Amino acid sequence: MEGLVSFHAVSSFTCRPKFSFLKSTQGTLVDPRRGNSLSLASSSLSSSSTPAIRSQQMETKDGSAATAPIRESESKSERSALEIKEWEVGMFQNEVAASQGIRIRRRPPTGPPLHYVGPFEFRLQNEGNTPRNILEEIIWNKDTEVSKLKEKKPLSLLMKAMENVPPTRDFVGALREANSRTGLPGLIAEVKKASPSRGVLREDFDPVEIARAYEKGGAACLSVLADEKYFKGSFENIEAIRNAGVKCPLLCKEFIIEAWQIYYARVKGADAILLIAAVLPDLDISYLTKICKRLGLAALIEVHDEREMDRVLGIEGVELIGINNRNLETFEVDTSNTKRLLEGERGKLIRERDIMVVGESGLFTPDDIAYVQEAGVKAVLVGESIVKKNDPGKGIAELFGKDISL
Ligand SMILES: O=C(O)c1ccccc1NCC(=O)[C@H](O)[C@H](O)COP(=O)(O)O
Repeated sequence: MEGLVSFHAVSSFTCRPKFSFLKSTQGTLVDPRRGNSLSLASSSLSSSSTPAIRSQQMETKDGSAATAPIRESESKSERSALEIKEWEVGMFQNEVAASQGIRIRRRPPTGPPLHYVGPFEFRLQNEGNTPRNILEEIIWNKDTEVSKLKEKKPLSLLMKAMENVPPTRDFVGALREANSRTGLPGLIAEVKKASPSRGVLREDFDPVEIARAYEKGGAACLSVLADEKYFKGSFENIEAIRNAGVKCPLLCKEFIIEAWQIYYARVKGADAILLIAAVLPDLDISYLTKICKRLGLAALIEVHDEREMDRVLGIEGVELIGINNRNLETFEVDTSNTKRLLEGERGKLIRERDIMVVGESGLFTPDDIAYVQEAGVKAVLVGESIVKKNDPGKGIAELFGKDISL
């Protein structure tokens, strides 16, 4: 079977790639126009510290795993030729993403190809290897981080570990239940120590204590930051909250770029994951959503503007959409974003399909909650305004203007 390499490298060039090729599972290159039925969960050149025979975990469209050995004896020139090919594949995939209005570029964990002059090797510092905004920087960092993590915990290990994890809890069901019980949007309360836009929000950060306070205060679900570098979160926080017996279903708040991360989130105890439309092409959203369904996880698909909303409404199987009031490239927050995206035909379609919409970011007061509820959301995702409170549970009552725990 033939397949797409699943990472999306980025281009520093503006021209079309000379080779519009994709790698097959055998490592040969195939013409993408012939259609593909398989996606690889890892790139073939992922780390500088490779073991003698590197076992590559690849994942088929049906979620099963395959393994292909990579020779360590690749010479430097073979290696750089492959890196260049990988770069070119990435350029092609970035063009596909750009055609869908995606501004966030991707690049392989190996970075742009090296240039050689005599005995010297160097990378050119240019527009193509400098992130244009914080979201792009996070994604580039994530590509490197995931490729290293995958080597430590290959998919086959995660699949084995999944045999012993408890079943997932119904994330969307919990939001619907809270909404009909209180008449207010169901709350996804965020366990977040820091963020790029706001810095450290809480020095005395105990994720389990905060999670318990949120649950006691009436949260329907929790969102737990997993990213370490930019949000001071971790997958271990998800695990600790789950193991502490917190009943609220858990959203793994991570920058998901490939299927391996979804398996990892499931093993760590998540019940839902986030997919950001500003980062993922339609085909990836569709594929990753299917993986979630297979694993019993909910997928919260986040949009920020009309174009992303229209793309997501065109994807089959979408049940949960988050409208982020925060522009993740500029950090600007505007709650009227939620209202704008739910007006007219879009709102009508969403109601007809019974898609649950979550209003995200910048919600601080009962008036803010009333405003997004009026716009049509049935759930809200709130971080800063409650996590900063001495008692985050009481913070929930202040946010809603009443005790919603009863
Ligand atoms: O918040 C950031 O600085 C940020 C930067 C880059 C990517 C994502 C980012 N935030 C994620 C979120 O949007 C929020 O954590 C979430 O919606 C809660 O927002 P808030 O209630 O305003 O804390």
